[in-house]
Amino acid sequence: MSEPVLPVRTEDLTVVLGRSTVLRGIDLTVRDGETVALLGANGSGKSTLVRALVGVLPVTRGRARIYGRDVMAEQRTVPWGRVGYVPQRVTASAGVPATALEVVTSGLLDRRRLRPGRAGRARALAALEQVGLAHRARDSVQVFSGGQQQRVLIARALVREPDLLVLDEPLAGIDAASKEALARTIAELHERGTTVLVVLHELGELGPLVERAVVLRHGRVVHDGAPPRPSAGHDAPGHEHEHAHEGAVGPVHHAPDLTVEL
Ligand SMILES: Nc1ncnc2c1ncn2[C@@H]1O[C@H](COP(=O)(O)OP(=O)(O)OP(=O)(O)O)[C@@H](O)[C@H]1O
Repeated sequence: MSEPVLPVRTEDLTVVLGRSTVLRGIDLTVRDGETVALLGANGSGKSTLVRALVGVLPVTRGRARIYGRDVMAEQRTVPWGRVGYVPQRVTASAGVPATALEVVTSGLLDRRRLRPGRAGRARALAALEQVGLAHRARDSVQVFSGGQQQRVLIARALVREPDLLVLDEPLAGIDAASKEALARTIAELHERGTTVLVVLHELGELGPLVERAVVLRHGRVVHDGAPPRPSAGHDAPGHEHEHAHEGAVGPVHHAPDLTVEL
């Protein structure tokens, strides 16, 4: 029987940058329709992992495959027709005067066609609707907040209707309204069956949507399974203040608390 073609599969993925080994033998599988968070402290290798996956960084050893295609540096083999990627810390405007609709429509440009046409505009508007910004389509992105710019870039990644969406720290430094809008977008994508791999510092607003968390430390996977319990949950109403060291017996009802280990 042939192996299923998975959205993401890495085997022994090792990335050396300069003199440091940043990723050390990562085995990661993301299945169709999953929403997976990649967690870990600063410098643990999260961005390096997704950048290697989308062919921005070279793989030193091992393999990285997206939908069965071996990914190589310079993005040559990434199946971009099926993948949407939003990198970390970029703004939609970059000093260029463009409307939200123009930025999103640019996601449809490819080498063969210079103008996306009327159907492209409709798709761009639909993508802006998905991130809750259709009403701002004709506004210049230069006047948008950081969170709104992030949502425009996510719409730009969504306009091709990707099967796999890879987001690197989409919540970092954005306003509360944009965080909530982003959580709604991801919930809708999940319902449609889109696979989502999202790099996060902490689960935050996306906590309820994440089915699986992969935690990196010093370039290795140290947890792959149920999302770590947010430490704030400790104070939440209904939290059972029972701990093994207090003599409580019976099964542990929550995922292991990994927050201190990130
Ligand atoms: N081009 C490079 N050359 C050398 N080292 C690098 C390079 N890029 C990243 N690193 C190092 O690799 C390690 C992992 O970086 P990476 O950005 O993947 O971490 P991260 O988990 O995404 O952290 P953050 O949450 O801060 O973005 C860091 O120690 C970083 O300094």
